[in-house]
Amino acid sequence: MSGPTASDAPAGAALTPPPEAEEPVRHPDAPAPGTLLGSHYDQCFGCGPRHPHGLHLVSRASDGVAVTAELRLQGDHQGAPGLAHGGVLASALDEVLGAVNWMLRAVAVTRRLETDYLLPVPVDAVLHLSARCTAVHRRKIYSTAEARIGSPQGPLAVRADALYVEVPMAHFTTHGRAEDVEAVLRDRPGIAADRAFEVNP
Ligand SMILES: CCCCCCCCCC(=O)SCCNC(=O)CCNC(=O)[C@H](O)C(C)(C)COP(=O)(O)OP(=O)(O)OC[C@H]1O[C@@H](n2cnc3c(N)ncnc32)[C@H](O)[C@@H]1OP(=O)(O)O
Repeated sequence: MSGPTASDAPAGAALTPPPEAEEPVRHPDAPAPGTLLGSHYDQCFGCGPRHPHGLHLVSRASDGVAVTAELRLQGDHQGAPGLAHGGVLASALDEVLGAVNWMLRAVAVTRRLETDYLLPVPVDAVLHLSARCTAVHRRKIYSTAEARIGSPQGPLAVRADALYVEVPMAHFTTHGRAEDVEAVLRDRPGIAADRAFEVNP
């Protein structure tokens, strides 16, 4: 798999949509605002209900090309004593940013994720996450997200900007560990191999 070199995609530019990028358009079949989105994979660290140590995030469709979710932080999420680990917070934001792609009905993976940590987050906090798509250019999906402490209007603790790239289902079946790919195909008999990972809201 070849991709752009560092000189092709300077750090700041990668998250700035080109002038010819378009406004995102909510897919006509996107789940109605308020609908809870199902997990795309039950072992996903971000949203999988069967992941023993995962974040168990449940994203909810918003108006437009956007979602929200809540993350109840726990002791297992510590970095510094009593404070959430930055990687855990980035994972949560990556999950809701990824869920936004389903409002476009696009299957896409994270190409770049940039996080700004503005406030320390205690591990007994509930983080209110929101993410929305800002632009689309061919296979590239540009999005932004926030995490606020305690309520959707609470103090802004973390924000993120991201670039996702749309991929074919073969991305997962080709690159995924064979035993996990086979397990998904076994668990969903009758679903064609290239559909077996589809998000199922
Ligand atoms: C079923 C649903 C599943 C949903 C899962 C969501 C899980 C949560 C989100 C994740 O955690 S995903 C996991 C973490 N991410 C990855 O593992 C992705 C690893 N990276 C890759 O596999 C490849 O780099 C990638 C597929 C993203 C791109 O490879 P390609 O070979 O397809 O890229 P290509 O070189 O064709 O570039 C595609 C487009 O992106 C552009 N591009 C790529 N990197 C860029 C960059 N850094 N800046 C700007 N543009 C960039 C590139 O110029 C091009 O634009 P155009 O289509 O307009 O020509």
